[in-house]
Amino acid sequence: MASTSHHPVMLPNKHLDHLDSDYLFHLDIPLNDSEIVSKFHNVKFVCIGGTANRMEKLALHLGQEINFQPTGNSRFDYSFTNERYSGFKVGPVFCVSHGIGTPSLSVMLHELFKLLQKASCCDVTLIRIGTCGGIGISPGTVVISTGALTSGFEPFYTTSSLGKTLKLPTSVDMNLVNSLQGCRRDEDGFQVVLGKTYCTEDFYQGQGRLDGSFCDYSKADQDAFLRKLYDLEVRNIEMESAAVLAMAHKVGIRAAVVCSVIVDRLQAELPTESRDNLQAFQNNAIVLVGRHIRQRLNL
Ligand SMILES: O=P(O)(O)O[C@H]1O[C@H](CO)[C@@H](O)[C@H]1O
Ligand SMILES: O=c1cc[nH]c(=O)[nH]1
Repeated sequence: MASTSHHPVMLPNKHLDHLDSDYLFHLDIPLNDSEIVSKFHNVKFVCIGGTANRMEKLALHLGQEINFQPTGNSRFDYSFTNERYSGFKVGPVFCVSHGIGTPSLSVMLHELFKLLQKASCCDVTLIRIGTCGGIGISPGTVVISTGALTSGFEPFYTTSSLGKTLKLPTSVDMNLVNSLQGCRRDEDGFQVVLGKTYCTEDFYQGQGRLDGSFCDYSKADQDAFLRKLYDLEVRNIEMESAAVLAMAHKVGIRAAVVCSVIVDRLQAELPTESRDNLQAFQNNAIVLVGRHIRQRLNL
């Protein structure tokens, strides 16, 4: 690693010290199995995204980028797939799926953070690599989040604790953001844009679409909403950024959200490009993050 800092994962939960054994119910990993847990000790990057299939491909791609040499017949040095989530580890990179939305994501992140602490991981970076709708940004562009707003246009991830609303700030590490932005090369066929991300709990009304199963507003309301987002310096919309940035900040892990635009919401409701083009757009974010990881690993 380029940095010599030594920043162990230390979770702010004193109750974890008093558990006899612990089982990551949704990841299906027993934390008292030291053989499994020790496999994660070298993790430096956790890359997350919506689907299992995408995370498997991502791990294979990043494995090639960092010259990962698998042992035996497996392509990964650890992997799991269950009804909820999937994970694929290639050396210091662990790729995990999170499903759609912050409730699904937050369950996965709690368990992932516990795994990282149990494995005594140090200097971990978490990066969500996803897809998003752009606000005045053309498909294929990569947006790196400089913050995340949620409903009410506030920079908080809102969840609950003991029946009370809990608002966690969505803090961003600008050094990481700038370093990721710096990984774009002049020959790349895509642009990289920094901007705030609007994080919603719903794909349809939440993102101001007119084509959900119900809709209580007009086209003019939709236009005003999207314009308001643009004026607030929001450049993309997706569904997990706020929880990624807030939860990682809460436990002291550096995090970023890097998403490829698949539709410009000022032009269309849904993506209109071919599947091949959409796949190519998704790869733009992956290329950028792959370069960042290589650079940080001094490869
Ligand atoms: O890029 P992925 O992880 O699929 O996520 C985006 O796509 C889903 C909606 O189609 C939401 O989860 C949104 O955040
Ligand atoms: O418009 C979009 C595209 C991808 N993901 C979203 O959440 N919204």
